[in-house]
Amino acid sequence: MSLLSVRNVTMKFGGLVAVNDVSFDVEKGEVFALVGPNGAGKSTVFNLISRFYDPFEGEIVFDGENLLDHAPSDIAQLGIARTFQNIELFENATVLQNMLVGRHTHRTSNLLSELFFLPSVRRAEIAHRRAVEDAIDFLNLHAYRDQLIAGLPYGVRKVVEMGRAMAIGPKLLLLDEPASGLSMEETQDVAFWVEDIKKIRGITVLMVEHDMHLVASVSDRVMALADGKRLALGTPQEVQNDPEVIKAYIGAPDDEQEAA
Ligand SMILES: Nc1ncnc2c1ncn2[C@@H]1O[C@H](COP(=O)(O)OP(=O)(O)OP(=O)(O)O)[C@@H](O)[C@H]1O
Repeated sequence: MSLLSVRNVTMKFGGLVAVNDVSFDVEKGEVFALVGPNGAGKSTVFNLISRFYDPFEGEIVFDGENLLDHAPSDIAQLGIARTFQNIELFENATVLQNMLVGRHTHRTSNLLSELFFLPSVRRAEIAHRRAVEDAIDFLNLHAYRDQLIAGLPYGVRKVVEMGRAMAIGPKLLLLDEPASGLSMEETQDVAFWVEDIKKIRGITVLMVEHDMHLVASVSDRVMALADGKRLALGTPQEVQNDPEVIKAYIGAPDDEQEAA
């Protein structure tokens, strides 16, 4: 059984069909990339999986659960964590505090037990700390642990966001443009992290990314979208060489355009 199964999903904003009858499966342990020109529908697919939107039609099954039966607040508990295209961290909190906030999506205690700091609450706090320290270790963020986000370079913030998502302990990590705004060197680092996340942690990764070098170097499979429709799905090489994909990126050859 696939870890994630997106079946015939359609999303409309008024008259605009942002995602048009799209289906794909993500297998356990793979890195799966969504690519396509601006406005292709990639972020909308992410937002559907994160339950920010209800699809107009279709089904999304994650780890045997019908995601559409769940509220957005259940997503982390089910095992899905995500990063955002425009980093969403608390500027005036430290790296550690930001990562702990991410962990608290796992909070199961009630206000009363927290007020009295009962043993169950204490145990949960220890587990949160451990998971966060583990993510800090894994992503080599020690040097920034107690620094405020506001003072950190953009590239480090991107890694912190990844760490916050990882600390949740997800089965599926959704990375929204992990290389956007990064230098070539920083993008190379992202490639290493993504590979380690997959190989060492065994976390399945679904990412939206424009940088085709990064996509080709880390992805097992790629799906290309254009105008909300699925154009191609296969290995990075298969998708890059697909005539429909080439056409969507660089436009139809002159003669076809003239004939159209
Ligand atoms: N909340 C919204 N309300 C109205 N239209 C939207 C909304 N979100 C997306 N769209 C439209 O849906 C289409 C797909 O947008 P989407 O952001 O999913 O594309 P994308 O492939 O992620 O693009 P980019 O690479 O530029 O981020 C676009 O035409 C966009 O303008």
